[in-house]
This record gives sequence, C-alpha cells and structure tokens, in this order.
Amino acid sequence: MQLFSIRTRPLNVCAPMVRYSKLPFRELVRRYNCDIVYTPMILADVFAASNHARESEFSTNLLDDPVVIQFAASNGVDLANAAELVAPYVSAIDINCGCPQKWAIQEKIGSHLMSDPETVRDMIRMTKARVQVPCSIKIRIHKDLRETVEFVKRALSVGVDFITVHGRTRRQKSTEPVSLEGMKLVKEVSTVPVLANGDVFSLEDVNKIVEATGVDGTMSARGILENPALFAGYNETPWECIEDYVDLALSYGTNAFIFHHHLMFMLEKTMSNAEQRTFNSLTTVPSIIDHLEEHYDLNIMRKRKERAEQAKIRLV
Ligand SMILES: Cc1cc2nc3c(=O)[nH]c(=O)nc-3n(C[C@H](O)[C@H](O)[C@H](O)COP(=O)(O)O)c2cc1C
Repeated sequence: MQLFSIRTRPLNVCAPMVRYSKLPFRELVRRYNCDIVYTPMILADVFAASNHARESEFSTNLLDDPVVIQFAASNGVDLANAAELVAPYVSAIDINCGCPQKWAIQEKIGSHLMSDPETVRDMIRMTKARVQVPCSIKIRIHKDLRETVEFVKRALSVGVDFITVHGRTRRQKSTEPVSLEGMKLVKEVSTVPVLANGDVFSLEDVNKIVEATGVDGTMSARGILENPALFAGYNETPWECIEDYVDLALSYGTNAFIFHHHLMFMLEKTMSNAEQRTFNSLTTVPSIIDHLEEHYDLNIMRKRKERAEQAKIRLV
C-alpha cells in the first residue's frame, strides 16, 4: 500500500498467470522495472486443505517482495482459511473475479463472482477480519457499466484495499479491445488505488491507458510473457533478459514444459517458422540449453560470473 502512496509514476504490475507467474519469472520481471508481481491463481480450498498443494503452488523468498497472492474461492471461509496460512509471506491477498473458464463458473469462482457481489463482499469482510494484510479484487467489467459501479461500491463498503480492472466483460475474448471507459469509471468511483489490465504490450500502451483513465498503474499478462522487459522500455525481449530467465529457471529448478513455454513466448517473434518447428521438438531442459548454446550464443557460465561480480560490487 505504501508503494501506491509514494509513487511518482504509474506502477508497473505483472499479472497473475496460471503456470507462468511463478517465483523465477517474478524475480525476472522485477529486474526489468516491475513494481508488483502476482502469483498464479491458486484454489483457496485446496491450498488450505493440502500441504502438498501449498508446497507445489506457492514458494517465495526475501527477494519476492512485493508479491500479491491470488486466490480463487467461492466463499469467505475458504478464502480466509487460505489467507491466514499465507499472510506472513505476502504483501496482499487478491480475489480472482475474472476467470472466464467454464469449469470455474461451474465451481462458482472466477468471473461467476461478477454476478454475485454479496459473496465477494463477504469474502473481503471475512478475510480482513482474520488477517492484517491488504485484500484486493481483480474484476472484469459488466456489459452494463452501472452494474460494475454497484459491484465496486459494495467492495469499497467493506474496505477492499485496491482494485484491478480488466477492461473486458466475461464473455469478451482477448482479441477484442479493452474498454477504457469501463476502466476510467472504476477509477472515478473508487476511493482506493486502481490498476488497469488489458492490452499492455509497451510503455506507449501504459501511457495511453493512464492518460485516458487516470489509474494508478497498469498490469500486463500476454505482453510481459512475450517481453518480460517491457516495463523497462524495451519493445522486444533483449537477449540479456532471456539469459537471465534461463539462469533463474535453472537456479530455482523448473519443469521442461514451463521452461519451453516461457522461452517460446520470448523468442517467438524472432524465430522463423522452421526455427519454431525445431524448437518445438525439444522436450527436455538439457536439449533446450544445448540448442540455445548452439544457435543463440547462450553462455550460462558467463552469465553466472557476471552476476557474481555484480553481487561482489553490491557487497563492497
Ligand atoms: C497464460 C495466462 C494465464 C492467466 N492466468 C490468470 C490467473 O491465474 N488469474 C487471473 O486473474 N488472470 C489470469 N489470466 C488473465 C490475465 O491476468 C489478464 O487479465 C488477461 O490476460 C488480460 O491482460 P493482457 O491483455 O495483458 O493479456 C491469465 C492470462 C494468461 C495469458
């Protein structure tokens, strides 16, 4: 919350992304000017019930700060139980009110909640009664924006601490443009900080959205997956950033599937179709590393030496 009050520019935020916004990626985007980073959506009831889920779904460290953990829940008890377990390790608890997938709506989580503001109000109230950390919501807009205003007002009435608005309705596809009008309205009726989400692929997009809506910051998902350095002003992923990612993923440990996906997102624009086909045939971490060393001048040992030198300079 302090970041919101002392900010001298709009805050740069990395979106919650299932599978992807995990610890190594969070550390990566922070190196490139990201102020706040979200975990992927985690099911609150499973998280509270299972030690295995807690270990596999959430890991953190002292560098992972500020971090917002995002839960999907259908009721206040599940959310507050999960929040209580994780509160000492996070900067805020976020409620996912935007996931449009069919299974989520059937479970009465995600974007289903956009039609159930009373339950969202209960969730915020119960969570805030049990933990001291801020509680936020990530919402979509309604077709009728008056409903969105009502939704936001109810959340504000129980002390929601900040709001992220993805400027699309739950039925809109990500290829459709975001509603700047919807984002602006949420900002206008809110007495707490508001982040705008949707179609942030460059700093020009950030400026355009902030200028049009007056929000306190912007959040990127697809854009930052493709180019984790976008908030640092790069229009394409710099090679340095790809090396950083490889180094972080290897240091923390990764599975080949996620490792491959991240690199594919980052390299997609620079690869020819033939290169993409070759890259897609790689299924293990060593084969991916070999490929990058052979074709892209990846040099992990050089990278590690550079980082060790930088750490020494910081110590001195
Ligand atoms: C791979 C991927 C995973 C996502 N996972 C989540 C999630 O866990 N929680 C959530 O609230 N939104 C999730 N989203 C939605 C994004 O956070 C964001 O709201 C949406 O993609 C619009 O932003 P963009 O235009 O910057 O992509 C995900 C999006 C993508 C592309």
